[in-house]
Amino acid sequence: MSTPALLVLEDGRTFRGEAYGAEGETFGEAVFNTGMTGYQETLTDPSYHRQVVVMTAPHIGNTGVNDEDPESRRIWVAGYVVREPARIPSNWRSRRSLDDELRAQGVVGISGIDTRALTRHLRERGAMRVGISTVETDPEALLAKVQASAEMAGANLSEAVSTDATYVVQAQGERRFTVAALDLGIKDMTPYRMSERGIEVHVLPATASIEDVLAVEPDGLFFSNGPGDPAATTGQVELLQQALERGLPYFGICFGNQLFGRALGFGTYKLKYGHRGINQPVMDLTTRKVEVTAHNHGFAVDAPRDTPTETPYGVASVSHVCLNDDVVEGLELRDADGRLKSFSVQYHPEAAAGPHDAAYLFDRFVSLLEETA
Ligand SMILES: NC(=O)CC[C@H](N)C(=O)O
Repeated sequence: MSTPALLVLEDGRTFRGEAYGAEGETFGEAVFNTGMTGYQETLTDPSYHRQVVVMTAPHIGNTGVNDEDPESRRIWVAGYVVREPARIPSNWRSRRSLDDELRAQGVVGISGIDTRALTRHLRERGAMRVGISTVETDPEALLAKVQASAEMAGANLSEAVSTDATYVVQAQGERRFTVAALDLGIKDMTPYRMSERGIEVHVLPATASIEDVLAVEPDGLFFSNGPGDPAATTGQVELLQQALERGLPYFGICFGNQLFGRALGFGTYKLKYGHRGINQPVMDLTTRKVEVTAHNHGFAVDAPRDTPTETPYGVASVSHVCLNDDVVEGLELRDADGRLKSFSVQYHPEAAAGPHDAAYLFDRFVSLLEETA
């Protein structure tokens, strides 16, 4: 016997379905992900902390849950919305069903939802707060709780997801460089991609100071992806400015791109419904090449696309844009002679999950470290 579950959006739109995963009640920002594959990587991406993820792919859980694909130590989504869960997971790596895994980790979900209607609603009205409950059966009562729940705008969430203590990911083969990586919600594949290229990665807590960074004697600094509103972050922006003042080469991904933007003096803003999926077209404005990329962001940097900006650290410009909607997808900083000093992207070159078109960005980081060594 399945347990009925209720989903109520902040504007009152209500959907009824069945419990999927844990029973109970949960709240968060409703966002949709269009990836046809990679649900394990999505669920364990710390950037989804406090978000309820709606999967547009209609059939979820087909390949079960394995022990190799998680991107962090736990599932981070605040809730999970699917149309039809796989009844029989089947894959040679599968260890258990997704339903069991969600239940084991206490993640409240809902199935049997018309996810196409829900996604169209979010696309038209924008991302908004949502509640899912198996205990509250009255939509009005759940709506009141949704309206009293926390907003994503203004949320500072880095410390909630960051590592407590520094750890090191060893370089594979000969160590060529050392990088200090600030964990704002880092995915495991990111230091792995660096380690593959001979980088020893020291992953530091979100609260690290410039002294902590310098103690690692790094050749470069990296800021990871992560949850929350970049405009609500001040400490890490100051840390980045102190590093840029010292001429430390910097590479940032996603939240790390937004904080780079802020460190350079640009603003950030909330997108209507964000980019979450694994087939977003992005153009590298330097090479004019288009890459198909993995995205997970609800905020973006507000920077002029065609004119470079003088900053105290060098000349900043937009390096990549999304071809769907012209959103800034990358930034770079050059010295007066046009040499690259630092750069960042709004999307996911670590490609977990997603296509590997953007893997060259890790090579670009290595070249930058070589040139500044
Ligand atoms: N994946 C990320 O780093 C997300 C960054 C930020 N929290 C956003 O939603 O835009």
